[in-house]
Amino acid sequence: MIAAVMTRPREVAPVAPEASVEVRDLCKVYPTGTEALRGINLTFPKGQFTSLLGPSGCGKTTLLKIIAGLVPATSGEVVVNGRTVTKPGPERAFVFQDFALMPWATVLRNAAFGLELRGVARSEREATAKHYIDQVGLAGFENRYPHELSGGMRQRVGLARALAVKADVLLLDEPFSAVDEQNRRKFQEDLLQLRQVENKTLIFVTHSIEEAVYLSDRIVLLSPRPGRVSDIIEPKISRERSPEDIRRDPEYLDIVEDIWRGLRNYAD
Ligand SMILES: Nc1ncnc2c1ncn2[C@@H]1O[C@H](COP(=O)(O)OP(=O)(O)OP(=O)(O)O)[C@@H](O)[C@H]1O
Repeated sequence: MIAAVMTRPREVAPVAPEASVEVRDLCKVYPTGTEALRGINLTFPKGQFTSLLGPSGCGKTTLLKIIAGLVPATSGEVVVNGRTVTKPGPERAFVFQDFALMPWATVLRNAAFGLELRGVARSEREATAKHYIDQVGLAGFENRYPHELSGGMRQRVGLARALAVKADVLLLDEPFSAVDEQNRRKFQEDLLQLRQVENKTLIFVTHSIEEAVYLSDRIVLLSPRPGRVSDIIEPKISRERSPEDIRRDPEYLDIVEDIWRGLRNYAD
């Protein structure tokens, strides 16, 4: 059974006890004068998978980078586990579109890199990295280099690196954009499984409506630039069926169609 719940964006985001990330009255104007985001109020509950969806250039990546502490907000604030974000922190890990792997380093070193930056001793960081390399299905590839891997495998190294730092919040910027459809689907299943096992808060930027509906507890729809929250959709998907059955479910397809119609208005 799938049921979409459409809720209006809240004017002011209250501090919910289970909230992992709070975005309050966030605005971003780049020094070039481009107004990317205006008045964003959002709550990302702990352990939930939220997708950010919206027309090209509406500020999705900007919002993700502000939450990561990689880009400063012009006004407003981001609060993670009760603390205001001013810079990157250990409770947040960012998975870049191109996975940001070091070409001269092995899979093991790449996966352990976040821990290396934090000064974790070599044996400990390699043991942790190895655990997550296994978890993302790359056991046996520890000593390979990125150029010896497929796009899908490189993506897994990027994810293993993010998991190895044991951040509560994973920020994923279109992690599927550089891989083929087959790998994309496999990785989607892995992400859903990881979410169950690791209970992470995931914030996910995508261009794919189908992907957002398939993966998310909540979908935040942003308006065209300057990005504002235009809707929050909760596709309640029961996962006790095969991925194929879910994707064929008329209710799933209706949610996809509704979102598509909403976004198409913006394109027109
Ligand atoms: N460093 C920057 N300096 C100036 N303008 C920027 C910068 N980064 C992004 N922008 C602009 O801010 C707006 C929002 O960009 P952003 O990349 O956040 O959007 P997006 O929704 O992720 O886009 P897309 O869906 O195309 O990836 C765009 O107009 C973009 O050109």
